[in-house]
Amino acid sequence: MNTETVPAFGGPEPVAPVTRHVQVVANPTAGGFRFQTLDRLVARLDDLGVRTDVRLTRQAGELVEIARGLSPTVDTLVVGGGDGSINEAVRGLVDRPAAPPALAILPFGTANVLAAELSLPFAAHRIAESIVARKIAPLYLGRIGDRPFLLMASAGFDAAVVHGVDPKLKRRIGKLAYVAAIFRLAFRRDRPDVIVTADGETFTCRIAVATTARCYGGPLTLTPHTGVTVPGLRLVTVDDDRPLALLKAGVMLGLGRLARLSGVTDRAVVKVRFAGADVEMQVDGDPIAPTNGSIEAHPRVLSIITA
Ligand SMILES: Nc1ncnc2c1ncn2[C@@H]1O[C@H](COP(=O)(O)OP(=O)(O)OP(=O)(O)O)[C@@H](O)[C@H]1O
Repeated sequence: MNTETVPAFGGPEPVAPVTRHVQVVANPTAGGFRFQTLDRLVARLDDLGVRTDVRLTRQAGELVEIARGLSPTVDTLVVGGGDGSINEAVRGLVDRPAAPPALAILPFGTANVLAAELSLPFAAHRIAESIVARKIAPLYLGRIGDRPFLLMASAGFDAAVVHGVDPKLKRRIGKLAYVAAIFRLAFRRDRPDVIVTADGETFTCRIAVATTARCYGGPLTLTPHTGVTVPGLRLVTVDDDRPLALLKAGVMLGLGRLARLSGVTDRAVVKVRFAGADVEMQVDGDPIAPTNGSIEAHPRVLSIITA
């Protein structure tokens, strides 16, 4: 890592040392959502003597407000959902003037990159036990403009795929909906270049990903040089998004060696901007409107419960 360009990062804000009051908020529309898993989590937390309140979201965006307005007696927010739901919780938590509660994950969702990255358990009783054991790690975030993100912001082909996924198909066949979108879009050559400005240097590429995370699309390794519990933002760029190049990139992602491909760069960055006429962008797996807002590490560091 180029330490010269890495700024100093603060540590996580202090959280309660003991789990006493848990608020669970679950997204019933997340891929793989099961009431039974939720019930098992609550039952095990009850056995362990923890006060647990449960809410289901009713619409997109609600978790931002719930996380922002949590009672100060809540020491742990458990998000039942995928990366999109966790992203919403994070956006609310960083907005709280007081120190936020610890975050824990009941992994549902289609890809759940955060769960893969942290090797989180999926069994409800183990999650409950980890919430009580309270092994805390820092959760470093990024932001694009004033929008916080959990994992990454990207532009170019992979963002076009996120925009192109059919939500109904995603609910029916999960990750395969992304594969369908990749095949549909890989042969189109009408996408614009991404113009990247990274710490003052400007260049073009076809895919640009500014990431706080190591994983991508589930357990694939985008970069071995960072992770959500490690400070520092990385920029991964890909120069070629023709079908054969994408195939090679997919294989190298699987092997954790993407940066060994020619035309791929992976560097530490402090401040990045993406631009380009009609360039598509995504944040944590959800499409966003194009913005040339600066992408950088978020000044607030949350606390996440790990196994
Ligand atoms: N009750 C709800 N109805 C409709 N949409 C919701 C509701 N609650 C949350 N959402 C939205 O659903 C989006 C996707 O949810 P989530 O990330 O949990 O599941 P997923 O898309 O299956 O998983 P992943 O993000 O890991 O692919 C979230 O970004 C959130 O805005």
